[in-house]
Amino acid sequence: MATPSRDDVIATLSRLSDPESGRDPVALGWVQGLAVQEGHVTVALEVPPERGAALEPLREAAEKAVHAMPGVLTATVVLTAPRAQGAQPGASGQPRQGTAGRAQSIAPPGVRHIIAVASGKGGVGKSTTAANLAMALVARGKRVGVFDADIYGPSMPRMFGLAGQRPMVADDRILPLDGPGLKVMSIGFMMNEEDPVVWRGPMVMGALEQMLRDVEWGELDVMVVDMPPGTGDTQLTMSQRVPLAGAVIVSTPQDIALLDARKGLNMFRRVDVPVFGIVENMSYYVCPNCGHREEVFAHGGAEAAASEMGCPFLGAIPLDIAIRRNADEGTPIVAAEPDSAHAQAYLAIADAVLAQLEGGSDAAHPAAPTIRFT
Ligand SMILES: Nc1ncnc2c1ncn2[C@@H]1O[C@H](COP(=O)(O)OP(=O)(O)OP(=O)(O)O)[C@@H](O)[C@H]1O
Repeated sequence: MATPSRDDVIATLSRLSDPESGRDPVALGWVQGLAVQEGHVTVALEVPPERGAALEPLREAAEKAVHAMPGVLTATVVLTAPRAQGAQPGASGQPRQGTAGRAQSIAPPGVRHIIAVASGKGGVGKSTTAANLAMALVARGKRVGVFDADIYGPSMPRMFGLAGQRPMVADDRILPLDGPGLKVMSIGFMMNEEDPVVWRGPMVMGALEQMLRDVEWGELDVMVVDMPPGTGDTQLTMSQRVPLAGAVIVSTPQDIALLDARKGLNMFRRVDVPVFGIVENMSYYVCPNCGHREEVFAHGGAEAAASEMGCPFLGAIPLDIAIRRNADEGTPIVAAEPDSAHAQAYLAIADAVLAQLEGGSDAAHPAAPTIRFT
């Protein structure tokens, strides 16, 4: 069945009405984000902040109406509001819990701990680290899910050999795909690699929220979230709305990347998410022929920066073609070469993360934040 067009969705939304004014949400200019991807529809309605809770029935009606359209597999409608001038979402002193109506849905039931793998800038190996950390947690006997939230460059389908696959939908629930011993869900499963989506802020959270809310994750000990790179609004909002137990920050040793890592660390601190530590990726190069170790960049910077910023240093991962090759071939090195020194390095990082997850019970089980208008 053909996927509906954006105009079809707009037409459906225009048949609804705001109970206060009697006008439809399209005429009111509330439709600020709309994505239609192979039957998966995400709509962001930007509404007056003070009416957030009162408009929950309209949100539900919109979701139901869109879902009932022929060709629609899943429908997610979220309410957002323009940020009040000067508002600092999640800045210290403000609670992570908020006021608007449906935040409980953002914490997938059955998932014990959610950890973010983040980086201040792109291309530092965040996704490679996330995939290997997830596999290391599997090796430690944990039930693990990987949630690829890197909407700008989702790479988990490729890293777990699942590129080109689509999730099944059963009873209105999206089933994550089975990777090697873990579950994988990625925005990349919903779009074509050659067909990049230009995301607007509200659409991002809508799509990510759908993956948290409508995916049948089942029981997980740990969900590893591959965050979008950077420290902009998307990352901030996400760190605020997803009940993260903590974050791992990936950096390369170069000064510039470390500066970015500091920004990442500060972002999580702003929203009261504990930082489990920094991983220095592409830290040094070992010649595969002679074993000579070469410090490609000024190695050690991340460790020094971590101690200066008062957060743990989780370990150094070398620049090695085997890490890249295994990731490209769809089996992270922890699974492909479990006895290698590199796999051991990722396992040590996983152990350090587990120690913090299981040690800090309060930090590891933060109250699920309620969605707040930002
Ligand atoms: N330690 C490593 N040794 C060799 N290659 C690596 C290593 N870490 C990552 N790579 C390679 O570097 C490239 C970028 O890695 P990756 O996609 O994990 O980075 P990222 O920070 O998630 O990037 P993006 O910002 O694009 O999402 C990939 O080709 C990956 O295979």
